[in-house]
Amino acid sequence: MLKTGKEYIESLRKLNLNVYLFGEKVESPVDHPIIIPSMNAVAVTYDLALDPLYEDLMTVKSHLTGKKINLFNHVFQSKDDLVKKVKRQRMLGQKTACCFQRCVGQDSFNAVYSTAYEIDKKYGTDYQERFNRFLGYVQEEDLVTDGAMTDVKGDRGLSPINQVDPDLYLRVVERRTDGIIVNGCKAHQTGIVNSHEVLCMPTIAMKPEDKDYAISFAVPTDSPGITIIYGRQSCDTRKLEGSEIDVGNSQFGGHEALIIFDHVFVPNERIFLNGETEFVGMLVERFAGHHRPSYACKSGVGDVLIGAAALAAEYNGVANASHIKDKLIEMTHLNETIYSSALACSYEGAPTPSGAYLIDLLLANVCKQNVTRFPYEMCRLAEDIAGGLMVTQPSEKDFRSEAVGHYIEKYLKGVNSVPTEHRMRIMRLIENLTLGTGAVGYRTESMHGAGSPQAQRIMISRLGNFEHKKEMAKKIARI
Ligand SMILES: Cc1cc2nc3c(=O)[nH]c(=O)nc-3n(C[C@H](O)[C@H](O)[C@H](O)COP(=O)(O)OP(=O)(O)OC[C@H]3O[C@@H](n4cnc5c(N)ncnc54)[C@H](O)[C@@H]3O)c2cc1C
Repeated sequence: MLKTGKEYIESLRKLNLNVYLFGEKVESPVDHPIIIPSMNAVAVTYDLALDPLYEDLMTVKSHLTGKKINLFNHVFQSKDDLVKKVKRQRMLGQKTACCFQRCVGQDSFNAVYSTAYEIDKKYGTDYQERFNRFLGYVQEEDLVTDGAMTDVKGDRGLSPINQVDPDLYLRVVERRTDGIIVNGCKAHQTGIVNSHEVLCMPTIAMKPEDKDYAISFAVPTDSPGITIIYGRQSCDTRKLEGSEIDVGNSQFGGHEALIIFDHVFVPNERIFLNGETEFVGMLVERFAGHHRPSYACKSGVGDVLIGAAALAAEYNGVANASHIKDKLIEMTHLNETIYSSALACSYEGAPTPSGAYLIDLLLANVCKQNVTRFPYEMCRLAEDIAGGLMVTQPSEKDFRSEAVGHYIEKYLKGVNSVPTEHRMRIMRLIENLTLGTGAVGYRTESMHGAGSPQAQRIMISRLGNFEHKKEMAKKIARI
């Protein structure tokens, strides 16, 4: 059953999450002003699934049950599904101008589903059947699942078993007949406080001796032993000040957090990989492959940034200057290049042995490599166009004050036909996306989310097929 955004929020209220923020336990995360905008962004993914205008982009028929489900909870069955995901990502980026937090879960579903099939084929295990039961439940209840891959990793130069503290990669600490007990911590977890379930996966390829670290499972986010420590974002406490203008994007935002597993019990039916180290590389590669074009969302956010920069130019009275027009063209070129590569890897997708579709890995890595660069250049151009006011303008409280508000109204006016307040709002939106809470999603997530730039370069080097290209050159040169 598809839920409304309101029903989704009510379902979160029923969770018994153990969340900490500013050193204190958050008794009701759904009512916390710093958390609310991120929850609103997820709620949009529910409401639009029920909106006739968007249902085609937001919903699909489950291949497990034949019922209509949210596309976020789907395992891709065709190239069309992959393409639809990219279009959905852009549309949601445009509507929220932030990270709406659900694609990591979807990309995890797809990686675990197709890998479980291949482990079962080799070892006669029943991981895919277990996973299908879990996914069927998520689809039926219309739940949000956090995709948890990134371990805290300690010393990056050491493998999991060689770390001084063995818990720096999530691991099995006890094996029981009915399940396992796990310890560890996943970092940077997008939307974890807005999620009902967490689906864990290993973060790097593993050797046979790393058996206890080769584990994938799903548990409810309020399972005993789980602690969530909410991540700070640049300018986050502005949300506590009660100002709409100063936060830049008052309705929506993203969040990330640390999730700590302290002797968490995982029942057998929720385990989807358990010690089969040779399949970890496949799982990680497929997750990263699916997740990299998910950054098509940044082209949606980029649309909002381009719009804001164009408005800033208009409000400043420079919209007709040729260098401004050229900068907006450049921003559009960069933005559409991100979108094109996300679409391209989806159109070039192919079925895995499980029947689920996987994007073209080379093009997906090219897409994410673009994402690690282009939003930065787009921010630079937007800041150029906006002018210095985006970082120096007084607060909304000053603007509303009797003593000095009239000075701000008078002196921060740009073109006469545009109210000063509109100009101030656009400046704050640009600040939000380039330096404020929005920059977490638009900039640093673009850099590191789905793997840092070098991870894509390694894949591009593996998949670039240089030998084949040399052969082509030799043929033309008649060597
Ligand atoms: C906003 C945001 C949201 C995210 N959301 C999620 C999420 O929902 N789920 C999830 O699982 N993850 C998430 N991530 C995590 C993301 O996948 C990681 O940030 C990324 O994989 C990089 O890991 P790291 O942050 O630990 O950086 P590091 O691994 O510390 O990387 C820092 C630098 O060191 C280099 N480096 C690292 N190890 C080595 C090595 N062995 N040899 C040489 N160079 C090395 C890297 O290339 C990089 O340049 C998110 C990240 C961000 C920033």
